[in-house]
Amino acid sequence: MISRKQLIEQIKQKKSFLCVGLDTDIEKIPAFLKEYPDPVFEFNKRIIDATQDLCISYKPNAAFYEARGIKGLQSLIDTWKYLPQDCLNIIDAKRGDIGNTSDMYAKAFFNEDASGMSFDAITVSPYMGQDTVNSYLSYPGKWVILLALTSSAGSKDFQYLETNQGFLYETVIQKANTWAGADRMMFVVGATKSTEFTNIRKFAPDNFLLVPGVGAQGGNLEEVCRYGMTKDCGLIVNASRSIIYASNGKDFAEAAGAEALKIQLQMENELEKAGII
Ligand SMILES: O=C(O)c1cc(=O)[nH]c(=O)n1[C@@H]1O[C@H](COP(=O)(O)O)[C@@H](O)[C@H]1O
Repeated sequence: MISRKQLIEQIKQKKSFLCVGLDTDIEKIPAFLKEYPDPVFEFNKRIIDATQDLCISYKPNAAFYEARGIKGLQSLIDTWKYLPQDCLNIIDAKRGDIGNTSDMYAKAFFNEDASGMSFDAITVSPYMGQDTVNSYLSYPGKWVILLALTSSAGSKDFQYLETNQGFLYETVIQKANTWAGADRMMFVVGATKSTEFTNIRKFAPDNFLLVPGVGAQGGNLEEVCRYGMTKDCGLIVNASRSIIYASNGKDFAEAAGAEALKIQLQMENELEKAGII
């Protein structure tokens, strides 16, 4: 379990607010790993070893594991067990359903006795409302990371619809901030939407934002920091493909470490500029 205070301490200590996304596709990992009993776990293990001093969070994306059935679930459980406990470990599941179903999703990802996994945080869709988010909040100390303004091109389809209280994504943030404090609630905001961060901070001055979309999706880290950083940093920036697939050869873990280091150094510079470290 990682509290807000511990998260901020980690950021200052590691001079990083990087989240490494474990979107591990068995079709994309180096061929030599196929000799191992669980190639996906072996890949993740080496990526974690190479990056753990450079990041403060990991985010396995559930889809990549679920797509492989029972074997994938085992890789996810083994990966969770291997994740450094001082990192904020996020399951990117993007769940959302009525209460009794959400109770089961929460059990699947938060209750180690039931499922073999207990992540610190889960990504959740806000579409079905408060009663569908409460299941996750009922686990003391666990974080909900609610989709607000996503990096996808399709974010314009619903998230920018006008409501009485502004854009739908603004309403989502305002309302969800009445459900839990900034010590339990984060929002997803895509790095591709960097110019929106000033506006988002009006509604979410203290919340940490999970920011995917740098690297493969072309988001700009410097702009994200310029408009979105708070006195506590307030940002967890995710990169998946650009780090984990930096090389497809024997040196893949080394290459991932080098890519993570590049981002960490940029982050260190931003934290210094903001006077946080
Ligand atoms: O919730 C997310 O993590 C997420 C939200 C969003 O708006 N955009 C987005 O790309 N993501 C996730 O962030 C990761 C981005 O991966 P890369 O584009 O490879 O760095 C993927 O796991 C996506 O599912």
